[in-house]
Amino acid sequence: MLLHHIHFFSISMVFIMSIFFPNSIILKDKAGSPYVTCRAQRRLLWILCSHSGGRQRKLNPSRLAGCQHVWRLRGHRSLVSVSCSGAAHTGNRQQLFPKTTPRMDDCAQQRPLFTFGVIADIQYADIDDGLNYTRTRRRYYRSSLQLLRNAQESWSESAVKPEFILQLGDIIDGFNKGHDASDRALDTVLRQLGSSPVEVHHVWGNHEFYNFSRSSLLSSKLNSSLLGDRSRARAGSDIYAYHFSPFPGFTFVVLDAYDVSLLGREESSEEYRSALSLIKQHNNNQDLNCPPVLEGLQQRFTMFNGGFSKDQLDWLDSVLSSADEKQQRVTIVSHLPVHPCSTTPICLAWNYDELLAVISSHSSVVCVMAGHDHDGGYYRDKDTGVHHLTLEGVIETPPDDNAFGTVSVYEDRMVLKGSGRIPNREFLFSRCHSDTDDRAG
Ligand SMILES: Nc1ccn([C@@H]2O[C@H](COP(=O)(O)OP(=O)(O)OC[C@H](O)CO)[C@@H](O)[C@H]2O)c(=O)n1
Repeated sequence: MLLHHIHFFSISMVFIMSIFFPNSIILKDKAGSPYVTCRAQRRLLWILCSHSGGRQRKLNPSRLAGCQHVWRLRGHRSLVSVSCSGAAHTGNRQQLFPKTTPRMDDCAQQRPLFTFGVIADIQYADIDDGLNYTRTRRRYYRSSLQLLRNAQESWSESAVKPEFILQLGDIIDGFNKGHDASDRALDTVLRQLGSSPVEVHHVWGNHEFYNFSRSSLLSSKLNSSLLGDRSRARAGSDIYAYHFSPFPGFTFVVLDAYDVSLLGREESSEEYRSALSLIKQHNNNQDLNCPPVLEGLQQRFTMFNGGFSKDQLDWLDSVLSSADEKQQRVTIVSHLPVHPCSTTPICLAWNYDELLAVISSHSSVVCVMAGHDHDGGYYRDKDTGVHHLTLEGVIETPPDDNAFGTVSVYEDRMVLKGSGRIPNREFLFSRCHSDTDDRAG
């Protein structure tokens, strides 16, 4: 009750302020969500949220019946929700917020066709907490294992048990290598994952290559294309890309975002040489982990990123052509995000534009899921209707919080039930969509 009053008050303040600051009240963030621009407004809303116990965890949208619009305040973990209709400014453009529709509630009544779990950037290491490279975020190496346990407990208790788990890459941290603990750390996490009977599909991230060579990964338990007795078409002999169908009419494609990369390629190989030549066209720094520029999409040309080879893109094209013909719904999974509006540019795949071009030439793709950007992100492509989700990373999630999701799949949508700092989202499958769908996503 108190929360509702505080929401009402905070929302009223936003609208009152919109009268005084008509051109600056709300802009879209990288995830396409509106955020408050004026410092005074941010401050006020931050205070309101903080005083209402406004951590995202406590204001989880699923607990706020009827809330359709959830606003993330940039730089804060707080959320402000809007459960009424009204007008707000997005830059110079006025947008009318539609009336709330209880679609997620509708879905809660239906039984999904199937469900699956998602988790990203566990980056487990048996070492004390540390900081990210730029020293702006804390990393909880040891407790990431407990957060994985929390996810598994939740998945095992859910009414409809997940058909499979998507592990979106960076399962253990690169620090393990320096401690000669790569195998031990991987065993620890895989043992934990193996404690529940559900199949896990592993994506490979940069930290996989800090710990292991490409050839050893291909013959390891992290090669989930070898799992089960279903046939899983692979992209090529040393490209880790495959597809599987957990339910009739639905296909999942796991992509290899480090197929073109300095990581995981032998320095003597042709693949290494061509990746080096590509990155050097964009990055003049001695240290290629250091982005070439401070702003803009060119920042993606760092050594901790990579891209998709022509072979892999051609393979994807043929998988998607077949899915189009069968009118299937395809979800693509990659460690690196591929839409600039779903992530900070420093985490984008090198040739994200080429992948987007392939996606846009097929009607079957409904969603792309990625990790790598630990802050997460979301954007629905205006042209294709494809949902681009970047999942918040476990490694930068405090031990008393959570970062995993459970996705329920229906005929016409997927519903992500986020836990902890992962917001709930709804991914409608319609190709043509209105602003309503975009914002509700
Ligand atoms: N400016 C930088 C950034 C990173 N490095 C080195 O690159 C390696 C990977 O960094 P890390 O932050 O561990 O990579 P994650 O995959 O966990 O996260 C990606 C971030 O979200 C991108 O911002 C590591 O060896 C760093 O030391 C660097 O040298 N210079």
